[in-house]
Amino acid sequence: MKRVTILGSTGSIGTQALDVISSHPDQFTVVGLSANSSVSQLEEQCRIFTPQYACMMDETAAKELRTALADTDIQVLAGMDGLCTLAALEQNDILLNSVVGMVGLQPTLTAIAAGTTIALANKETLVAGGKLVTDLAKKMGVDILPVDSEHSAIFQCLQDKHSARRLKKVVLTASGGPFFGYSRDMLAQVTVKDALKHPNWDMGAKITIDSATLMNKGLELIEASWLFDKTPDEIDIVVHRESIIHSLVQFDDNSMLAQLGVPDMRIPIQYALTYPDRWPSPVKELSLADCGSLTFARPDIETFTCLGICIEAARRGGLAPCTVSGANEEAVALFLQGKIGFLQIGELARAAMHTLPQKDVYSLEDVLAQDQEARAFVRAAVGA
Ligand SMILES: NC(=O)C1=CN([C@@H]2O[C@H](COP(=O)(O)OP(=O)(O)OC[C@H]3O[C@@H](n4cnc5c(N)ncnc54)[C@H](OP(=O)(O)O)[C@@H]3O)[C@@H](O)[C@H]2O)C=CC1
Ligand SMILES: CC(=O)[C@@H](O)[C@H](O)COP(=O)(O)O
Ligand SMILES: [Mn+2]
Repeated sequence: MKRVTILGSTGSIGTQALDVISSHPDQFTVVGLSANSSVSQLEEQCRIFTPQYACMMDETAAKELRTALADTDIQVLAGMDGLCTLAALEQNDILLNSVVGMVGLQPTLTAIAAGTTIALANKETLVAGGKLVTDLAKKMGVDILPVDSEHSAIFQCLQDKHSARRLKKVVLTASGGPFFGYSRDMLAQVTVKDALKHPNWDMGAKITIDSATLMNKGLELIEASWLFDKTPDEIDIVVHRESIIHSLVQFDDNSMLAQLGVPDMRIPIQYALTYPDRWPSPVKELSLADCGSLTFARPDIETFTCLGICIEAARRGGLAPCTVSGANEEAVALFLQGKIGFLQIGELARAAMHTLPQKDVYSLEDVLAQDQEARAFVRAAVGA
């Protein structure tokens, strides 16, 4: 029986993880669940999965959940302290971190410090604080199991340890998002509703906007650089509209391996939860004959500037990726509120990286402070 805590259980990844767990009721038990403010959804999950602990990030929501679950033994915690308590529980065999945004960093570090294996969906954690996370994981001998589909694909391609020593490059596939082929003039006109229509994946709002700007692929390049110890020049991006090949690796002899499957996050989620084993899956089989053809193209980095911004941030290192990620989080929130246009997201992220002072070597406090600076920079730039 594997004991799992899920941070962000009410989101896209969290609910799919609970679906995976429901498919294997005899093999998993849920220790803790968390959400930001979705009280009734978390209450429902608690009644089905009966964890020992629940946590609401929002304090008022935590009070409401405590009242709602008063007839149960479930202990309801609140805020960042509550998230970190869940992350540090000694009952956890594995922590799935599927909260969205920089808020995931402290729970990730807390779980690693407690020696707990992490299934990591929260990519902002590695973008903002990659060195802190990977250094601590090495020191503690803790596995970080990637959940992001591209990184899970690469991880799956590296299971032959002899070949893994000869990894030359990783190749991230990108769907190209809903605006593939658009010009800058066309991008200037797109609406929030247009940007929320991902061609292949059903995901939370923030990552869906990131996919539309190609910021997601840039964040994934930085995430991959930490997970697989590669420089930005050793990471290629190829547009693959069908999202069937989830990513590839290239070895020293130029042989390449790829991982394929239907675009359904329950495959990488389950692989992280069952690693190194592979269990039967509720996900349907991939039929290559039904796919017909698979296509590949170079990303248009001139039009989709966010990808280039992340490559520059990765090359600069230090706090530059944290600055870009924090500025992007704030800009995406403003875009979703209708306060800025689509193209301003990249402009603000670039301006934050070029304007704010950076540090090459950083502590957790530096990362948290830089993230706040980047957000404040964006708000001030647009008068929000
Ligand atoms: N969705 C996907 O297919 C993929 C997602 N990822 C990554 O996984 C992470 C989660 O994405 P996704 O599931 O789409 O996101 P969602 O927005 O669907 O879900 C986010 C979850 O985090 C909770 N949450 C939101 N804000 C906070 C906060 N401030 N503090 C604590 N908890 C919070 C939400 O609670 P509430 O419901 O109360 O708001 C919800 O449970 C992201 O980092 C994303 O980039 C990576 C690959 C694929
Ligand atoms: C499912 C997943 O991992 C997402 O990060 C997905 O990759 C988004 O697709 P694109 O960023 O390639 O559009
Ligand atoms: Mn991805």
